[in-house]
Amino acid sequence: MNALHPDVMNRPTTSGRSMVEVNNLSLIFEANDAPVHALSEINLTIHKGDFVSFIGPSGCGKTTLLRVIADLEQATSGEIKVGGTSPNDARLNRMYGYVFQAPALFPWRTIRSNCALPMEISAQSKTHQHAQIDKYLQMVGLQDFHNKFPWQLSGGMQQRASIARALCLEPELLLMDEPFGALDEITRDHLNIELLKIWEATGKTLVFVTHSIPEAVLLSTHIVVMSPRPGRIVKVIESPLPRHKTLSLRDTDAFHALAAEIRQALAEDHQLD
Ligand SMILES: Nc1ncnc2c1ncn2[C@@H]1O[C@H](COP(=O)(O)OP(=O)(O)OP(=O)(O)O)[C@@H](O)[C@H]1O
Repeated sequence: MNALHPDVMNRPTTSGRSMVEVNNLSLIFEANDAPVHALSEINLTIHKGDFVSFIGPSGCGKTTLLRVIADLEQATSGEIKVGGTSPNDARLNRMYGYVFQAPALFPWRTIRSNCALPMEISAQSKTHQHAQIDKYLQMVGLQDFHNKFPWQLSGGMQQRASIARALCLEPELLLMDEPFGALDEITRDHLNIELLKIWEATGKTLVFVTHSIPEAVLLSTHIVVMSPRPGRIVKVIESPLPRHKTLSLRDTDAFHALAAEIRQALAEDHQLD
């Protein structure tokens, strides 16, 4: 039998298909000059195992919505459930992992030691920590770099390490805020495919913020198109593409058609064209 850590065993069971359920949610930031309607009347269901991307122009509330799911921001009104419970309980039960735009690794810790940190905080055994780190560094292809320091790795490798760190706690849900936004296109392509492999291998639910239409099309089962002032959802598009994807899919008519549908949804609302 698998020796599960008590933290994992005590998690509320996430029954049903829904991983994130948002109903009529609004969030207003009280700023000095005027309040900012960052999110307005958001309704969204994210099912277990889905790969959902938030896309939209700067300031439309993508990060804010991700942070509400993560319990890092509080809604002004409306309801949200994460894994059938409140975002606060989901956070306390370590139901999600969060990957930021910048890798946010401690420079004085090795890659292994950075990955260990969340497990040290939750007092997991050293044996368990090492097994998890080995498993996920292997999955992101960094097994030979575990004793390096972050500054000895490229930006893409650092981001892979931060993904491994997030996975070490075995979260059911992975929240990623433009994790590859700062990387060159070739590295981004490579990491997109790596992320798809991890998603397929682990069956986790992924919520991913991006500015890139091709990235959203390549990765997602569902694309949530958002619009600013106030931040709201314009359209949720279910991808007709297969769940198993390769880069060659980008040359297909189906890929271009989906990209055009997203572009149109963005343009209809903002007259970007
Ligand atoms: N802590 C805060 N206080 C006041 N306003 C905020 C705060 N955080 C975000 N905002 C505002 O809320 C709106 C949504 O911001 P958010 O960062 O969620 O947008 P975004 O779509 O993620 O943008 P980007 O693509 O540029 O990262 C913006 O107008 C932003 O200025």
